[in-house]
Amino acid sequence: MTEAAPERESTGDDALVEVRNLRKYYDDGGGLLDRVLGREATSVKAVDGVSFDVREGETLGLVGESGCGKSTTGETLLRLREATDGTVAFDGENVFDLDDESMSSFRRRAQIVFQDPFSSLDPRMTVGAIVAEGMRIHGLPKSDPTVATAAELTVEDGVDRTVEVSVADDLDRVVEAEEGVARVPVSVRKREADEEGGYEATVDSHADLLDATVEEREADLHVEVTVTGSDGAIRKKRAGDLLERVGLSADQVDRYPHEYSGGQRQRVGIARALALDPEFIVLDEPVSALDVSVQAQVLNLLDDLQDDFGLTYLFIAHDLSVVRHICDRVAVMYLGKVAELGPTDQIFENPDHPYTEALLESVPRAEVGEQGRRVSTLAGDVPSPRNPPSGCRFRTRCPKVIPPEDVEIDQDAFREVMNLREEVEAGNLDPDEVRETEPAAYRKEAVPGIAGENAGVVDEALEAVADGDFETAAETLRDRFETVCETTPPDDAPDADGEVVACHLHD
Ligand SMILES: Nc1ncnc2c1ncn2[C@@H]1O[C@H](COP(=O)(O)OP(=O)(O)OP(=O)(O)O)[C@@H](O)[C@H]1O
Repeated sequence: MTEAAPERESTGDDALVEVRNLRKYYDDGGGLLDRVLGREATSVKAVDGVSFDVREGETLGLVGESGCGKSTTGETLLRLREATDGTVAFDGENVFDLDDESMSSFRRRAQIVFQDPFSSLDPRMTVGAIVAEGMRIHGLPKSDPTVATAAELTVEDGVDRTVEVSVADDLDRVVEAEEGVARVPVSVRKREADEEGGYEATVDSHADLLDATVEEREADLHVEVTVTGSDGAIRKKRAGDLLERVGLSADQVDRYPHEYSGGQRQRVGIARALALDPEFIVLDEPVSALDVSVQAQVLNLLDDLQDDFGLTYLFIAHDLSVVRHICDRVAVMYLGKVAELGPTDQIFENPDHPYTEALLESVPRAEVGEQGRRVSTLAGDVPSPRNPPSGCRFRTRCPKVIPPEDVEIDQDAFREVMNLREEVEAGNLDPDEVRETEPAAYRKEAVPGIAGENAGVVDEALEAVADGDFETAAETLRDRFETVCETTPPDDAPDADGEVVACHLHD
């Protein structure tokens, strides 16, 4: 196991979700190269010790390049994947240590909306069934619908009346009652054919859910109106209500996902997440698969729903421009770790971590005045999460990697030296090429910005490369150019304000 962030207390009483040192390693039998070389399999360190809170009622953004572990973090903290290490507390209770009953409650209270609205909805189920499925699994509604309502009134034979029906709390949405009372028209008719002079009653409103029974009591009639819809009918009605709430039509509960556009399907996915009245929703790239024109509508819907239902969101996105307008705070992830976490404005206007700066630089600017600006994209590829760099994970790409105190060197040149060191340590240079070019000439090409003693050390290392001795070359370079960024992991535990800047420049 790698470096562990020190345990810290919660960053405030208002934390709904507290993630501490969360790790998720995938032991998938190793990569292709491991197998070809017969090497021992190394696990993918998808999430490698992350700590943050999601505060009640806020939207916390989780951003970073593809593969940095955002989805794995979201899925592991919901216990959809088994964590390798760490804890997650939801409303004060450790999610990884819940008994069956508490787990069932957690499954209701914490939901997820997936990125791809095409693959996340079962094509064989109607949208009504998709939205209602969670209710069915959790045995909702809990109340017995046949005893949920009762109304008494005295009616005369053949008179149409409206009765007031009191409705149990959890059924009020079903019959659209106000303050638990629904007004339901009832028609009562004398059944002429009935030898016993019985009565029949029909209920006009919500006929699929309500029924009336009529019995004779002395000279009057006693009408009892009850909700008799099956649980399934009630769930279907609620599914219809939820579809309306997310901007679709309740009449469409019997349609199938393929009849909808991407944006509409994502609305179905959102309705499904809402069906169990959750408090917390992980939104995993909820608009990334949608047309730009539709993205804003879905983001606005999510915003409205948050206000209406008092929801807390963890909003996962690789696109920084999306999180800016919806998030209160943003956590920036890199290679399984949190690099920076802070209020959204601070992250966007005054980022402290070189990775955050680089990410922001690589966002295309919409503003006309900024369109001609040179966009400096992040140099190099993200290293493999099977074997992440020691110390600070971003050091292999960081434009601000810190030179040793006793070495005088220009920042850009130090970056070039570090790139050369990577190549030497990986054995990627061709000794023949270095020999033929001659080490000093090779150095001038690879690291043009150095001179004097620094140049002498690099030449010496390249001479060892020319002899095929990569080990000596690597050692020579390390002796002179070893940086704190590679020897010491930066502190990535949230501070008292819940903020993180995991960078030695910030120490
Ligand atoms: N089931 C799995 N088995 C092995 N490795 C996995 C598995 N799922 C994800 N990974 C790896 O874990 C790392 C993190 O993946 P994850 O999907 O969490 O990242 P992400 O930031 O959400 O990226 P994206 O935006 O592309 O989904 C990646 O290297 C990925 O290849």
